Amino acid sequence: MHPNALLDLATELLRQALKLDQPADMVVSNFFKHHRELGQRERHALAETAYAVLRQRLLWVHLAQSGSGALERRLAILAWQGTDGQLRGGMGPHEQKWLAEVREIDQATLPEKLRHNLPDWLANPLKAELGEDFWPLVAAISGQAPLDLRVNTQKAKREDVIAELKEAGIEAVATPYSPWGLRIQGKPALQKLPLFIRGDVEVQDEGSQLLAALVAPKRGEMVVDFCAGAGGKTLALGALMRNTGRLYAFDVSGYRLEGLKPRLARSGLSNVYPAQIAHERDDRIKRLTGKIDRVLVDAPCSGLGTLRRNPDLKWRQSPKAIEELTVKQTAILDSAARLVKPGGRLVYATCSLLKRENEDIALAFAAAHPDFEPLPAAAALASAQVERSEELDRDGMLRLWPQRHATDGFFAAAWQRKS
Ligand SMILES: C[S@@+](CC[C@H](N)C(=O)[O-])C[C@H]1O[C@@H](n2cnc3c(N)ncnc32)[C@H](O)[C@@H]1O
Repeated sequence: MHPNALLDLATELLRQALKLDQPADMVVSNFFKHHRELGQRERHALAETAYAVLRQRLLWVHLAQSGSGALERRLAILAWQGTDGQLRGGMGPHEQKWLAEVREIDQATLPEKLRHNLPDWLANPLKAELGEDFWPLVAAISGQAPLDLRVNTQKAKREDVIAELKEAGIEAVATPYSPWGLRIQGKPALQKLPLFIRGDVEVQDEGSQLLAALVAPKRGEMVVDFCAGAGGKTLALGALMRNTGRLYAFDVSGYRLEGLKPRLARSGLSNVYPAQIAHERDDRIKRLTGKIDRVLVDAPCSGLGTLRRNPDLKWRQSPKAIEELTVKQTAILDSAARLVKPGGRLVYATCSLLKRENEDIALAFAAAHPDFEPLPAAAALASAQVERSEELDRDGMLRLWPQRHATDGFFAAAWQRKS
């Protein structure tokens, strides 16, 4: 495709993505459905350009003010992620001159907001929470996430998967904390590899694997994944249970549970029982009251821990939406807790960076439920073969940060119900 046509398409994609009325990954995938003519490299250039604009939107919009023509075209030029040749070939002489001038600006001298590219309602609590670690977080979420895999221990061993990936020309290393994790730099296509089709691996961030480790279900137990979605954690839990016992995968979204089916088929697990529920107090749950060994509440949350993958969330979320989520999180945790049997384990988790959705919810739950005893995360993770688990624990709770642990941002608190 001619570079100018490619730049036009980038402009159009940005026009759609910057409406912020849909998740960016959905906008990008719909856009590509309408542009089947695009090759792999062109898709990569367009998608990464859109993500680069979303990551540093405040900076790019500020720098774009000096140019002329459609704003989205100027943004595409500034944040271009394809080759230099494509960019040079696509720009007119005025644009080339303008870009050279903008590149002379020392970004370190720009106001703070243009350097962190976060809305105030998000920057302020993160600064208060992190202090000096705020800027390393900004750096971490300005980049792309690596690709993490979880080895399905029902089917394969981590060393064998590393060797098979190597044969396919893909370098994978063991993740530092999760005993089943692999990390790959870049984004190689895995879907067609025999080891993926066989179900030996699943794509899953190391942080998400560690949540399953904190639940630590055993053979033959009754386990509930209360907010199972498309089952990322369900599959990890089912494998830890060695495909025995019963693992209920609940969710209010039938659409998301549908996404679990093909993954379940690949995984070889037969101990998983998916069920759509109407809400957290659905009658179908009540019959399990006091009967469950381990309950995971992977609560609906702002998702702000996944900003490396979903940079649009910082523009699409709002303080009001987060307040609404905290009400939901409290209600779901309350209902799910009723299922735990005496001596059983309850885990509350999110992929949010905000204390408001994390510690605040967990501490309020603990205060209202003296029959649930906090279970220190470091010790629980160490018993689940997690290395260096003390690095993951803050005040007895699991706290994962992109800048510290190279995972998405995750939180989890665990309790044991008194006998
Ligand atoms: C963080 S996502 C779950 C991700 C999933 N556990 C995974 O590992 O892939 C939260 C899920 O909670 C579900 N949800 C929202 N309200 C719920 C409720 N009242 N009861 C159960 N699930 C709910 C959402 O549909 C969503 O799939």
